[in-house]
Amino acid sequence: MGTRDSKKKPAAKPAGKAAKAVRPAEPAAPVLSEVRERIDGIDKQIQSLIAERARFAQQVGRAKGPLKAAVDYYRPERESQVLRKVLDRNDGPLNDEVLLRLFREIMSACLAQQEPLKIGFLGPEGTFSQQAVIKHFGHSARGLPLASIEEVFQEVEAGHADFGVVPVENSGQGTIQSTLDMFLTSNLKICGEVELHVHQHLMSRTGRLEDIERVYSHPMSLAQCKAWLRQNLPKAEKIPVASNAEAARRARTADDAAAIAGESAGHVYGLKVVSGPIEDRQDNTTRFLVLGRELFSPSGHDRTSLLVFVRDQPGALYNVLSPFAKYGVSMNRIESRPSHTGRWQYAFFIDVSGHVEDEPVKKALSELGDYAADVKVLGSYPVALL
Ligand SMILES: O=C(O)C(=O)C[C@]1(C(=O)O)C=C[C@@H](O)C=C1
Repeated sequence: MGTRDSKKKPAAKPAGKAAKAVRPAEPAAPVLSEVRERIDGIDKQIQSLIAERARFAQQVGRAKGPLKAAVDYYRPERESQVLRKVLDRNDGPLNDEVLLRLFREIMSACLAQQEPLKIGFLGPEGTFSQQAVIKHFGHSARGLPLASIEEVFQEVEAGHADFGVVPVENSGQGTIQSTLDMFLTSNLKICGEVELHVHQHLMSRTGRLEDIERVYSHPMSLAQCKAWLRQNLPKAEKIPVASNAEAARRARTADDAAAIAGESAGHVYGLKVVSGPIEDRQDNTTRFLVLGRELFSPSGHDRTSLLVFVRDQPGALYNVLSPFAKYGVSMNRIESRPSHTGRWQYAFFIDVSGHVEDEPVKKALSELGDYAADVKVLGSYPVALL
């Protein structure tokens, strides 16, 4: 018995030479029930392969020896290698971002078989930091919303969280100095980075632009939407708050208030979208760092973050930079900050390509030690994939 969709006849084949002039016939429409049968078969295979993978991941866990907690099983360098292979193999039709998300979730679930990872982030629920946590660790990790970036550092240091995720720079607004400055005193290590496309939405209880007299948001988000706000809400009061999710929480309390935040914060606090995305730059991206308590092995595509305290002498910066040039290590970023060790003393935050265990980086660092007052390796970690 055919269904409505299964009755379609295959198109007639063109015959002989005369057929060359004829436009090629459309391929016959597939028979729905047959295609669904194929999909059922494939789903069955995928399911048993995922189960098989999960069993092998358990074996990997056993091969690592009797470890105490999930954090001991986590291997960011291996995860990055697995995901790179997924991207290299991708011939479509699904795009890289989608495939990455799917495989990330599979790995996240495999790891959570031991015990879910606990990840501290700048809360409350619905912040971009939470989105970064999910992008990097998947939904099987347990997020711990915390009140401030300082608290994220503290909770990881104290071992209450396995890892922390903190924003460090935005493509349009630059560095988040308060995050960088935490490394001046903290001994935590950077063990990953996440890049997140940030889409801002104006949201309110009524969903009507004409009702809005106050707009709450994180100062960085207000800055990212400055031109839009000038054009569309020139008279509204702009009120900076600690996070976008906090803005959404406040906007929930009055009809004349609105928040600029990610859509997920709007969902958490039951707001309607007035307009979005409203960021002034379409490529608005925030980079987050993953904080942990130890360094991990090289993945093959790594970045190293350094904190270099310089001596106050002529050519100090030149001396700091030259070992990297000498050993062909490319520098991705350099930023100077007051070092908090004395008045007018500076420290340089430097990102270079490669891992501290890679020979060129190792050589450059040993030479740098001769010129710098102190060098702190903040971390070597896989470069963000997408
Ligand atoms: O290969 C490992 O070390 C594993 O534990 C397996 C696996 C995976 O699912 O592929 C899971 C968790 C780790 O963070 C890395 C990879």
